[in-house]
Amino acid sequence: MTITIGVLALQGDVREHRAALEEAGASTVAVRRPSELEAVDGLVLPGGESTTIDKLLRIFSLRDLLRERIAAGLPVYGSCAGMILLADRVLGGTSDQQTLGGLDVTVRRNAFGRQVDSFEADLSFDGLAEPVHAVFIRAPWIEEAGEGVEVLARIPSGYPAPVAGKIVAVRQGSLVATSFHPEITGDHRVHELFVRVVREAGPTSVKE
Ligand SMILES: NC(=O)CC[C@H](N)C(=O)O
Repeated sequence: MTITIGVLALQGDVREHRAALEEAGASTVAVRRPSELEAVDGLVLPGGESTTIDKLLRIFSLRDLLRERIAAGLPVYGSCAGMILLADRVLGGTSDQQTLGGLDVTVRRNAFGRQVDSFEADLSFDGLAEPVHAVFIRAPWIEEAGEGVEVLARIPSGYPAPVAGKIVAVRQGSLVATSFHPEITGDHRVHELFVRVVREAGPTSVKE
């Protein structure tokens, strides 16, 4: 079954995500136009600045269509700013910041604070045999997750409070989100997980 996964290409490290998805066996396409969004079976929302991506989604007339497609079951993987965009609730956002929503979580933007603003950690990740080396860049964490949300990874217990134990990777149906950036480490297991999610969902493109 041929599936095509789009990478939202308004801001962020689009090339790295496409490379990781292709290594994981998917065909990929950059998404900037509504017609491109209609033609994908899954979508990656890369990191960047969630406030900027929110504005660009409206300028590029992608926001309403993307919300509709998420509500209709489009598989989406959001990394960092992408996680913020998928969240139903945001703490620490700007007053006019909107999200796409779909993921029943409350995220806190720029949650780790100045001391550990950007850092790396080895995380055990549900379903993966070996830990994931996670790179966090002004990352959000998940402060609260609804009942239908599967927690895939947390900050290990060795970190000081309140960082220890914070949720940094989740799945809810066809939505996957991580606080960190697996696309830059050369470890494609998170992208492989998302490719499996897209394959399980089957072709969902609006157009033939
Ligand atoms: N690396 C990232 O994607 C950073 C996210 C950014 N701090 C935001 O709030 O949108």
